[in-house]
Amino acid sequence: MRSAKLYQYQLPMDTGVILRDQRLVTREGWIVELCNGDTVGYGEIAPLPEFSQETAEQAGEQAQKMLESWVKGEALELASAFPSVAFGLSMAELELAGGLPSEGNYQVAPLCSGDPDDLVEELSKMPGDKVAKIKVGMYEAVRDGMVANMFIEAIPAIRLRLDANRKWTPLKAQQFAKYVKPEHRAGIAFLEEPCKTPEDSLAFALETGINIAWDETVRDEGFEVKAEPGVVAIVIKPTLVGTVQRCLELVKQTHDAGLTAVISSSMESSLGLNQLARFAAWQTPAVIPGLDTMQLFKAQLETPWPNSNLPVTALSELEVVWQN
Ligand SMILES: O=C(O)CCC(=O)c1ccccc1C(=O)O
Ligand SMILES: [Mg+2]
Repeated sequence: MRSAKLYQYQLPMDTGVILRDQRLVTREGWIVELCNGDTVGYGEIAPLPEFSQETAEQAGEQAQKMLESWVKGEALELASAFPSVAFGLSMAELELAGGLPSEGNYQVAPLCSGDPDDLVEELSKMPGDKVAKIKVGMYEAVRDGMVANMFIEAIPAIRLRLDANRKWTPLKAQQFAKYVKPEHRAGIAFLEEPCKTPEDSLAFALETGINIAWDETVRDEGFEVKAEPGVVAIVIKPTLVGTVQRCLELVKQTHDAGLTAVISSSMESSLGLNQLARFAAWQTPAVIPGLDTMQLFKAQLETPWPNSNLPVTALSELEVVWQN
């Protein structure tokens, strides 16, 4: 016997969370609950403003229609669904089928959003691999170069992940590279999407010896994973990619090409983030996922994130907008 519920959530964000050009004050999304007899599976559907094409409202309407068919015993038509809807529903089906292992990888690559000195201190206390992520491309490229250099000099074992989100022209990218001493460039595990076009990013990697990773490019029309000089990693943001099956396929293609797959957050609530940590432990066990986004919220949802002190809203406190 199938039944399902659709919950709506709104969670307050920390002040100063900026997505591209927009301040994100409240994170909005949906939680689907699929039941079959005594078993239950959850999924989160949360289009990310400025990144997803669909709005939360459109995603919610589509999810409800699909749930209506699902409870009648029909299969979910995930191929034609919005990526966020396809991800949330396929994750709920996977959990319902017992296919998502319970153990998660809760190690994170700390995101440096404030004072670099705070991060240096945090990293010096971090056991194991010292991986950190810094957003670049927001201020002067020269400053970004100096910050990267400073981190590598302060913590020689560091594996820095930098993310320029396609902000730089080739000239700006060169200005950045100039400030990272050649002997320090290996301390950069990868730099995500340095330039506005993939071609310019590839040329940058070849000219500078700085390894790059694809993130936005993974969602470009016609993208295929392939080994290319200078490319070492593929960032997978399931909420933006689509079905769990497509994510599994991307992970496999990435590994077959000899590259690193990094499961990363699209600012899901703690419920969705926990599922991503479980997906990462299962599919990319040797890699620290890019999930350090709980700190951007002011509240959690249902499943607490390890070591977070933020208050937790239970699912039972949310409005059920549809059930059957
Ligand atoms: O990848 C990570 O480590 C954290 C997630 C992250 O950076 C991110 C989260 C939401 C939207 C865009 C981005 C981004 O990669 O710029
Ligand atoms: Mg990125």
